[in-house]
Amino acid sequence: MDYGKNVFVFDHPLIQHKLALIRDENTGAKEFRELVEEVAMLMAYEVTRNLPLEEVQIKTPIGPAKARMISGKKLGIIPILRAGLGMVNGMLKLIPAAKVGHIGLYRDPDTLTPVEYYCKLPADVNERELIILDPMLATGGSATMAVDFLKEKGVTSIKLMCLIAAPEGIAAVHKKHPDVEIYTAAVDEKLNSHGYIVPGLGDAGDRLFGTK
Ligand SMILES: O=P(O)(O)OC[C@H]1O[C@H](OP(=O)(O)OP(=O)(O)O)[C@H](O)[C@@H]1O
Ligand SMILES: O=c1cc[nH]c(=O)[nH]1
Ligand SMILES: [Mg+2]
Repeated sequence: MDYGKNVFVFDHPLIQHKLALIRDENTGAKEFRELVEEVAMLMAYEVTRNLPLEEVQIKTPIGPAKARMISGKKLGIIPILRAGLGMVNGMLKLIPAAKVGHIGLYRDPDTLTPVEYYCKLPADVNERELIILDPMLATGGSATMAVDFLKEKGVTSIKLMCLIAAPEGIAAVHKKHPDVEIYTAAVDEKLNSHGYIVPGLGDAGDRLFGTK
C-alpha cells in the first residue's frame, strides 16, 4: 500500500514480530516497555540511514587508518509525553549524543484535540535535526501541534517516528506539513468513534505506565 511521499513503513521481520507482541492484550507493562524500547532502537537504525559521513584519520593498534564518522550533525529527539517516553532509551542507545526535548500533550477525551501542558527543549533546538517520538499517530492532532510548535521555534528538519499510524493521522500531518517524513511500523485500518486506532494496541500511555 502506498501512503504517499514521505511515509516509510518498516516491514523488517524483527520489528513486525515485536509489534505483534506489543499489540497483544496479554502483554504486561514490563514486557510492553521492553518491546517498545527495542522497536525504537531497530527503527533508529533505519531513520538515521541518511546521516552524512565524513572521512576521519584514526590510529588502530596496527597503524594509521582512514575511517568514516557522522559529520557534525546535531540531532534532537523529542518525545511527546507521556507515551513517547517509551521510545527514548531505544533511540539514545544508538545515538547517545542526541539532545532530548520534551513536549507534554494530552488528548481531550471529548474533543480529541491536544492540550499542551509541558515543554522543555534544547536551547539550540533550531540548529538541530529533530525526530519526534510518539508510538501512536491517531487523528494526527498531537503530532501536528508538536510540529507547529517546533517550526515556530525555527526548526527546519523534522521527522516523526511512531509504532502505529492511522491513515487519518498521516493525512492530517501531511496536509499541514508535507515535508515531515513519517516512519512507522504499521499503518492500521481506521479510527474508532473514540479516536482509538483499530486494531491498534489500546492506550499506549496507559499500557506503558500501568495507569489503567
Ligand atoms: O493523533 P492523536 O489523535 O492526537 O492521538 C495520538 C496521541 O494520543 C496519545 O496520547 P494521550 O493523549 O493518550 O496522552 P498520554 O501519552 O499521556 O497517554 C498518543 O500517545 C499520542 O500523543
Ligand atoms: O489508539 C490510540 C489512539 C491514541 N492514543 C493511544 O494511545 N492509542
Ligand atoms: Mg494515552
